Amino acid sequence: MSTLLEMSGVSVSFDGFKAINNLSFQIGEPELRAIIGPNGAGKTTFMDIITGKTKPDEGRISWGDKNISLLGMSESQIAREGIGRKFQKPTVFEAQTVRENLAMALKNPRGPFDVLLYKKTRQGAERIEAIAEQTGLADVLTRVAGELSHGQKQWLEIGMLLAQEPRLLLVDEPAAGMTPAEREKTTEMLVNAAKTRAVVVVEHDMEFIRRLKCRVTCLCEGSVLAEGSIDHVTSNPNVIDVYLGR
Ligand SMILES: Nc1ncnc2c1ncn2[C@@H]1O[C@H](COP(=O)(O)OP(=O)(O)OP(=O)(O)O)[C@@H](O)[C@H]1O
Repeated sequence: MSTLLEMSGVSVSFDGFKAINNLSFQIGEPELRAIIGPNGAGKTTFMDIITGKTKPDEGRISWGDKNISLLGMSESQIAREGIGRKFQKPTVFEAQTVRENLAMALKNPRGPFDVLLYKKTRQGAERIEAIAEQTGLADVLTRVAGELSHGQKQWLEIGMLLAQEPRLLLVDEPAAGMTPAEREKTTEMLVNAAKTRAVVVVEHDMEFIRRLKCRVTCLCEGSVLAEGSIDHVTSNPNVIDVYLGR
């Protein structure tokens, strides 16, 4: 596993308040990583920094095999580098079918003029089928997205992100509002997605985190409080104090 993204000494302040404080973080490729931490720990800001939405005041972020810096890049350049983000609320095209949603998201292999053609090719159709299979949507490809359950919409959005073949996928609270069965399927989906790429999951549901069977990073006051296996992190007295409770 080689390092895909490395953040070092990153800080960001909002009106004098340090939301991220000298944060260092590394993720490999492939790797699945869970991020936990109390409200206000800096989890959202951490993702905003990676995607270029928030620019840090200090620190470095290097990316990929050539260790290029993400700091001078715009949000769209960072997305083109292969960093995808799933927000908590699904944002699928409700009036389009599942197939159409996935087709729109398919990575354009050449230039903007080839994209329409590509979608109609057999290769494109096969990719859509494969992603639908991977995200448990194979039986609902012809359904209008607006009719899907909350869980299915979340999976469709994960599928749309996978269609863009990200090297790093950031996922914010995927289990929120899901039924236990949907949560289990989501776990499986993220574990599979992380076999070929880096996936960062921010989640409060500790049962969900435990099932991911991955390295866990606990953030607190904008820094890493503890990192390691779920058992290592959840037995750390500081993590118990600030997050898990006694
Ligand atoms: N744009 C902003 N302006 C001012 N303060 C901000 C801004 N964004 C975040 N903060 C503050 O920075 C801190 C970290 O916030 P952040 O949303 O990253 O935490 P979080 O770990 O994602 O919390 P939660 O679990 O509640 O989503 C909080 O105290 C928050 O109020």
